[in-house]
Amino acid sequence: MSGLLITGATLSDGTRSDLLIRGGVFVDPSDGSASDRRLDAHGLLALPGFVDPHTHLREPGRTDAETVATGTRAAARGGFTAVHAMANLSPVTDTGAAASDLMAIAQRDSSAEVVVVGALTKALAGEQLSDIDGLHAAGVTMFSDDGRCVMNAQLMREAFEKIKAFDGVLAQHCQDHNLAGAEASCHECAISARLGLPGWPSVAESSIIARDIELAAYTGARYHACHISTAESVEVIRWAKGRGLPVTAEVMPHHLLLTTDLLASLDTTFKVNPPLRTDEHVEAVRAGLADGTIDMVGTDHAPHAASDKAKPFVLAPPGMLALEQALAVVMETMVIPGRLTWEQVADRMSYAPARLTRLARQGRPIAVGEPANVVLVDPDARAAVDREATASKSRNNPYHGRLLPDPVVATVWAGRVTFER
Ligand SMILES: NC(=O)N[C@@H](CC(=O)O)C(=O)O
Ligand SMILES: [Zn+2]
Ligand SMILES: [Zn+2]
Repeated sequence: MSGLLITGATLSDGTRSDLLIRGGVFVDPSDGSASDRRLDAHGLLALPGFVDPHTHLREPGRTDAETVATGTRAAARGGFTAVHAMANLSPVTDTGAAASDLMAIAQRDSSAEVVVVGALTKALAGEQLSDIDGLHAAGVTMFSDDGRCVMNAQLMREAFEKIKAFDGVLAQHCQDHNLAGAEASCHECAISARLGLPGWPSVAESSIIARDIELAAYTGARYHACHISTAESVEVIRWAKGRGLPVTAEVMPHHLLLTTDLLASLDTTFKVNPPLRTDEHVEAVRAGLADGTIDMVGTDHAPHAASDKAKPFVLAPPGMLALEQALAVVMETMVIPGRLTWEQVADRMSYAPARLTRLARQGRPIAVGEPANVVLVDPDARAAVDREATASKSRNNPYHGRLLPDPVVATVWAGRVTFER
């Protein structure tokens, strides 16, 4: 059987190694033969394939904005070998049948493993629990109404109790809908006041996380705080971890780099939920990611059609592309300033998110016998981001024109090259 021989790669611990892949796993590199395909990785780092805990693929429902095929190709271009597909699709992934349909699409047409996330409530309406048992029977272990917060604490309690029985995890879009109204468009601060945009106050996020932590403590079930973006949220998560609770959190690249002042142009590309915040919040989430209070990086890759983003600011849908520049932003904000080592990048972008849903074939070290998921990284390349150079169907890229690292050279998922520059 011919395989793939990656020569001269440097691993995250700094050691140099050839990697031989056969049948989707790493095998002893000294067994290479002339028929193996060769990939020269001298000067490149080899990291375990990234796992995105939070992706919006838009299929079924809005295949004009993204599909499983295009979204996972964007994932591969970003070094990801698995994505968790959020349930805010049309139809919503709130039944076992809907989950199975999405899994079948991914089986046909995917450049990365697609882990299906089930809705927590029917139609994301926040009123009745979804068919959690049916979803679980279809293989779903993570539940979220992402896009909307589950405001009803009693429903949350029932959901926690149900998912605890099978070691599931409940992922919350943490945002009090009463504190942050339907038209919220900007972090509540001097800039939102000046622009006349309805605000998303930071307390709308941290207060929900605090409530949910109490419910997780009371029920003993696993809780994951999606896209945390404020200093107060980091403090609340730190407090939960100090209590030894089964609580995890993620931060998105845009909350590590971008700030509210970008909204002065009223360019809807920069409208996202939760919103871009101010410098002190950015510093707090960077510090939280560095010290492990925030367990992982997610992307919240949220493609939107140009016609939707062309609406007036308050009416335009929130969300930005994120998969392809995720590592670039983590490097710019965390690795280059010396706040994360490459080993910690492997943890925050691969091991930790794979543990969230107990993935067997992701988030594993690069070693003989392990599944061959690997991303080859050039730590020195830089380039201006071009929103047209994308696998996504959408163009709402907030980094367009910005000079950033350009690290991903190749991605291998289960032994198959899914991206090569
Ligand atoms: N993040 C966003 O601004 N938008 C997401 C929904 C979400 O993650 O809450 C989307 O689906 O477009
Ligand atoms: Zn969300
Ligand atoms: Zn989301």
